[in-house]
Amino acid sequence: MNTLKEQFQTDFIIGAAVNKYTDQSEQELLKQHFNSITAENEMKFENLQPEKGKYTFDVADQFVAFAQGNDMKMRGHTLVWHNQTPDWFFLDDDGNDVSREELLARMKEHIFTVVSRYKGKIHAWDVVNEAVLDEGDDLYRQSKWLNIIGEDFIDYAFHYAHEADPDATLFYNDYNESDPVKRVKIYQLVKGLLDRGVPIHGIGLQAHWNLYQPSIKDIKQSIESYAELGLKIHITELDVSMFSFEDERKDVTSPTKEMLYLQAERYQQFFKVFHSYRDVIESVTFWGISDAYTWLSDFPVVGRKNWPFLFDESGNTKPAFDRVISVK
Ligand SMILES: Oc1ccccc1CN[C@@H]1C=C[C@@H](O)[C@H](O)[C@H]1O
Repeated sequence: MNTLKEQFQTDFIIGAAVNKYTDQSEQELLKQHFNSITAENEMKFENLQPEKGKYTFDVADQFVAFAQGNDMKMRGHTLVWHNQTPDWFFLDDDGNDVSREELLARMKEHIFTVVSRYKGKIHAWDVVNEAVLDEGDDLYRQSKWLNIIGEDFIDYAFHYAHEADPDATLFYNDYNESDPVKRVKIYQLVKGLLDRGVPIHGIGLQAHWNLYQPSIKDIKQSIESYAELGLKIHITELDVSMFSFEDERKDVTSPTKEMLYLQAERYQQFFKVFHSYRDVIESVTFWGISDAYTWLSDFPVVGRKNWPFLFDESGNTKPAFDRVISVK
């Protein structure tokens, strides 16, 4: 049987997110099927600099060493985001918002400290995550970054990351990336960055999809739209939830045969699309390894188990794996 990385070795890198729950058996799957990893949480701001000036790199270093020791690439996730960033970062000693200048200085110091540490070991960074507003006319999501620095916080983040590691490929990363309205906003944001000479090299499509949404048509149109900008495309956080986003049912305690069939159909369609756009898609990363652990078992419904991957809770292949492994 082919492995995932063998099946797609001439198409794109195949990655998976790892975290502190990734156990020995999942590490075996990782080595067998994947040639890239991303730290799901351990390289986020709150885990790297929980207190001002106090960096905690030990877990992130272990993941980097694992990638290095197993001939895997690594994606860095993520340098500037409105979530999982400690409150202290935006406040002065009196508990008031810091100035634009101070926040830019703190952003620069964090990015330089982190990116230069992993220079040559992390080939791609999600420099800014989820800055675009989903609904409404505004382009930017409200955040402390936006409110204190202004819209150019994104420009600065990319310039700092590029100065810290000129060889790293730098991405803007977002979810709902295939939604027709949000697609236009992401395109506008990235085009503006390019027009201002900002060193951005790629767009990350998180691809948190499900059995019903988004449509293949919308996925294709988004890939084509972003590709028009001449940038690399990474699928950065792929998972296929068994539930639509609005479905808050909690009565399903194991995947039904119909769910597994529909998921296999959807994964096969997705990888046929990825294969057909292999000239612009450089990397496809799942936001986990097997159904043993997924963030979706707590989002959007806390405590509601989900089964979004190609491998089941015991690490065995699912019908979706059998479909994906034969896509070419
Ligand atoms: O699908 C979404 C819907 C609403 C908000 C955020 C997201 C996705 N947001 C992602 C998910 C999990 C985190 O571990 C990632 O860092 C984040 O990029």
